[in-house]
Amino acid sequence: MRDGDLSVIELKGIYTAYEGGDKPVIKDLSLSVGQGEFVVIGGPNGAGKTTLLESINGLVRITHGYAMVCGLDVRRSGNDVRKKVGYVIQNFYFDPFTPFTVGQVVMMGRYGRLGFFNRPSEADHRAADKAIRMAGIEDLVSKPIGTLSGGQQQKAMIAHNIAKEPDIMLLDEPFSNLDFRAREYFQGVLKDIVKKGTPVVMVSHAFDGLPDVKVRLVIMSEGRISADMVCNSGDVEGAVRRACVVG
Ligand SMILES: Nc1ncnc2c1ncn2[C@@H]1O[C@H](COP(=O)(O)OP(=O)(O)OP(=O)(O)O)[C@@H](O)[C@H]1O
Repeated sequence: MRDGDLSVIELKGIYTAYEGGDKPVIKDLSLSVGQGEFVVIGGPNGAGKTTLLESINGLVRITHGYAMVCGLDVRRSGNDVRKKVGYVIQNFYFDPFTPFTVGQVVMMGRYGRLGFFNRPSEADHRAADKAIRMAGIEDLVSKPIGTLSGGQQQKAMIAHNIAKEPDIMLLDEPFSNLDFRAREYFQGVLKDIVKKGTPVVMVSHAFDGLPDVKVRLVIMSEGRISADMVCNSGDVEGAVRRACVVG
């Protein structure tokens, strides 16, 4: 933990393994992230970037080490951690017959706070409506989620996670399906999230959609962190290239 900085993510010497996997994917990794940090995780394919997000979120087994997220021990309290963490995943697919509208999917972002069987309060409706406006999907609210395009579904999942009002936002290639205008628009949305103090940890190979904030760039290689630096958003692509060539 850095001086004067209350870490929201504190990983020390963690190893993680997938079920049935014979070797750890993440090896002896330590990382601490504080309020309001915007962290970009870069590195080659297969380096363990998605696995790191899943470790933070308690979705992959941490076999050794210390992992505290939002003040909770991830190894014991994965379900509670996931209620506090927003996670926009890399690959998702909604079947065309998925029986939920976009509005319902966004409201599901509130269920961690609300409980599955309670009716949404006015505050829940306000949070969902705000997320829908922030994601710019007002016109899609009553459409079945499975009938939308990939980019529209991605916007709906971003709204779902904004509605959650998470303590941390994890993003795995969140803009991969978005068009040029939508990427520009979401730069502003991300900046707002960071300015509010919510730490963002984003895995990406494309750096044209980064908000204009200080970026902490973490490079992964073979399950370990090989570089950790602070740079301007416009310098991230060059820094990743250099770090990956040197690494
Ligand atoms: N569900 C899984 N079961 C077993 N092994 C997995 C699983 N998911 C990923 N792996 C392995 O973990 C390693 C790291 O994968 P991961 O998806 O974390 O890499 P990444 O850095 O996000 O890659 P990319 O840039 O290609 O998305 C790879 O060797 C991969 O084969």
